[in-house]
Amino acid sequence: MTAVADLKLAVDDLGGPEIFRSFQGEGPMAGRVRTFIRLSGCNLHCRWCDTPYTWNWQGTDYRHTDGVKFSPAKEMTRLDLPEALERIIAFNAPGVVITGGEPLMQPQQVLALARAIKGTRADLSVEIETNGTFAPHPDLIESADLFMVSPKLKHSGNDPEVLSLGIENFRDIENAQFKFVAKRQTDIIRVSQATRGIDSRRVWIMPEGRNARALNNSLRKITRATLRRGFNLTDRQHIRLFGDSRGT
Ligand SMILES: Nc1nc2[nH]cc(C(=O)O)c2c(=O)[nH]1
Ligand code: SF4
Ligand SMILES: [Mg+2]
Repeated sequence: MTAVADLKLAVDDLGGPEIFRSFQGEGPMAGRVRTFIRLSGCNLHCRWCDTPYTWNWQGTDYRHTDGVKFSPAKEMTRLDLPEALERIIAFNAPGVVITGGEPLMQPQQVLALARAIKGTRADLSVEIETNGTFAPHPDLIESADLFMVSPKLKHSGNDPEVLSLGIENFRDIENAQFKFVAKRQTDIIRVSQATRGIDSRRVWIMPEGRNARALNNSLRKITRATLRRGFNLTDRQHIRLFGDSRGT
């Protein structure tokens, strides 16, 4: 058997790998206690991303509202699978959220991790946050309980095709739901066009914002249109509870 490569993780405020226990702040599992593991690296470059320290490296010309560049040597760390698993299990939450960055940039590592979690504690829910641009391996679809897919609209600053790519890669996967970051009414119209044929019960609208004021401002603009179209609405609870900080 070939050994699985180390996981590349983001770094928390104390300089350690960003694995933490919090309430799921977004989507269908909001309010539930989860252990989060944040992987480093992303293939997209959203202007309003709340984790630019996973991808906005020095020497790149990606544009982000913060205007801050990060050093991969400082912001990326490695853990082997047994060590990552041990830390995750020790937090003793009923579920695990694998997030990033874009976790599916490390497909073998994520598959091995999901299998290891289920092999150790079959009762734990394994949930994966992804931008949808990488189709998941069939074995990962088996191992994961939920894919929370967040295809990006134009205001993210990415190529427009990442929206349909994210939807098409996960449309036929039963345990996938979609979460769209929205900041204005027209975003909801765009989502309803792009998700045609998908049950609206699988679609979540989430306000853009990295503080309560920005969230409220987005919510004011999107709530009624979301209700009219029959989509679910989710807040970003952790931002209100803890602010925009690492390890929360
Ligand atoms: N509490 C909490 N909930 C979250 N849901 C998705 C998150 C993410 O960063 O992907 C996240 C996060 O960073 N914190
Ligand atoms: S896809 Fe997610 S992690 Fe990547 S830049 Fe966009 S918001 Fe950030
Ligand atoms: Mg986050």
